[in-house]
Amino acid sequence: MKSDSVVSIKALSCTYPGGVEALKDIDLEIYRNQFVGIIGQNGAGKSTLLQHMIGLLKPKQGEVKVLDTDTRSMAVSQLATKVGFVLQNPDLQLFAPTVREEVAFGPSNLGIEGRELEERVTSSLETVGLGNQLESFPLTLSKGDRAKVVIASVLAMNPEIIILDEPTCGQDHKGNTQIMDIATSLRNAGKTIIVVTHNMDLIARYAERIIVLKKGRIHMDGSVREIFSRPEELLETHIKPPYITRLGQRLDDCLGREETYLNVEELGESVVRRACETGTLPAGHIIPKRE
Ligand SMILES: Nc1ncnc2c1ncn2[C@@H]1O[C@H](COP(=O)(O)OP(=O)(O)OP(=O)(O)O)[C@@H](O)[C@H]1O
Repeated sequence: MKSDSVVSIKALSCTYPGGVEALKDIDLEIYRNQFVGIIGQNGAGKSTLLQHMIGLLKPKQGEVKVLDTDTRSMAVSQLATKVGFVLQNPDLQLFAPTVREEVAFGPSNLGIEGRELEERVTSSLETVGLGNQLESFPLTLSKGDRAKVVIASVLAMNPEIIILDEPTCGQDHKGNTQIMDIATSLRNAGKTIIVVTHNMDLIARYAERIIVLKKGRIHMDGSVREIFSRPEELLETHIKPPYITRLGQRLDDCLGREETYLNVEELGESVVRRACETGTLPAGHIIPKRE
């Protein structure tokens, strides 16, 4: 295991009772401080893979190591101090009468109490922007804020790796952006982030690496730009790159260059650059940065 690998998976296969082969011979390293997106169509094996990372499933064939330790030698509660998991539906993780108790539950179970417990609760809630909601009843908060409470509960365990399963499912645009911005700030603070999603626009904007699963195998693995620059291969899993990337690919001839654009700003810059080259705009024209 390389020293900066935080999740190391070797020859992992998983067959469910009944015979469904959900994972087949997976070899995968996830490195410290990466922001990784895992994508794939329904049934590709994403949840099964995540469940192996958090120890809910233990390998019967192959090996999963988290921070150098074999998951078979750790209880799920021990692993939760290393890998935090945020479910797609935050309501399935909320049960306490106040936000404070919700966030305190995990660390108190580890025996943390007193000032340290209070500090963990307040700093986790401040990180997600809910420092003023300590006494609220979690289920009365908006869906976006309920997801943030769950993220704070995970943060209070101080895990090095944070896994978000479809974090933007059912969220509006503002909720999506806030959750992904929180994930980015956690990554900037040194955490490793793993996100499973069907939302290609968000993955293009926030992740640095994409792992594509197809029928239980790793179909593609590379930087976001590299994966979205191979649309035919991606389409074999019935996934299309984000609309803006596809638009850019169709405009190659007009723009005089073959590039993979991940967001509107990149495509806009290329359009302006081309307009300057062809004299439509004065040389050196600058497009304003998005606020
Ligand atoms: N508990 C189970 N028992 C039997 N088969 C299962 C079980 N859980 C998942 N499967 C099957 O294993 C395969 C992989 O499922 P998995 O949930 O890991 O895929 P996924 O990529 O997460 O799908 P989705 O995007 O729909 O959540 C599917 O064929 C699924 O039906």
